[in-house]
Amino acid sequence: MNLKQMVGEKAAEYIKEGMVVGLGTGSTAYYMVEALGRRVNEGLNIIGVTTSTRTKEQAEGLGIPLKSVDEVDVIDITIDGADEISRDFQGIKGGGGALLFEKIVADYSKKVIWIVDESKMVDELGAFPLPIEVMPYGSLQLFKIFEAKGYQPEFRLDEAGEKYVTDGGHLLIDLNMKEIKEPHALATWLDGLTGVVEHGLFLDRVNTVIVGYENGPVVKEVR
Ligand SMILES: O=C[C@H](O)[C@H](O)[C@H](O)COP(=O)(O)O
Repeated sequence: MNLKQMVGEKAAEYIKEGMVVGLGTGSTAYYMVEALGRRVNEGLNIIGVTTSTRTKEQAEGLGIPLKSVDEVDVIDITIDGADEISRDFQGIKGGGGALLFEKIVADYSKKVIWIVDESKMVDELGAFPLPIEVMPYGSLQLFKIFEAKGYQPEFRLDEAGEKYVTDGGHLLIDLNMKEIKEPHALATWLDGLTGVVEHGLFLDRVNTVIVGYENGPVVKEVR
């Protein structure tokens, strides 16, 4: 079994009868959704809240009942992947382009679980390019601001070589920062830039991290 499948299936065990469940996006969350689909077909009653068109299509295909984030009172648990997790359990997400909906769903969740293989655990954030979701209008001005800061920005492109458009209708600029020494200060600065819709720094947001190692999953309770 590959490590992503291992943690995806482990995380699905946290889902209990009657829960509203946030369903993350990406190649690791994929396995959690598959495992959940099997349990639903065996009779488990849950409601899923998806974080992307991709996950919505997968969940619908598996027969998982879905509602939008605005149709539920609260989400009991959200299970999602991550691109990098630092020693102090801060994260970068959005490698798959779903950061905005993922952050919205996480913010209305009582408990957030991240599932990763061991390669995602790092000393400090920043080797993975930090995704910034921006309004198309004014995006070149933001690009120039990032360039002037030395953050080596790149517009995310799709398979056709066109600028990648998110589920929310925005563009993505990836910042190649190499290292992020002060993630909270960076997040505050990004939050204040007009035209930035969201960024991939997920700080102080995760409750439990499940890391896949060759000899088994390790559960880390964070907060
Ligand atoms: O936008 C995508 C999400 O933030 C994913 O959770 C993240 O990119 C990790 O994806 P994967 O499990 O495919 O590495």
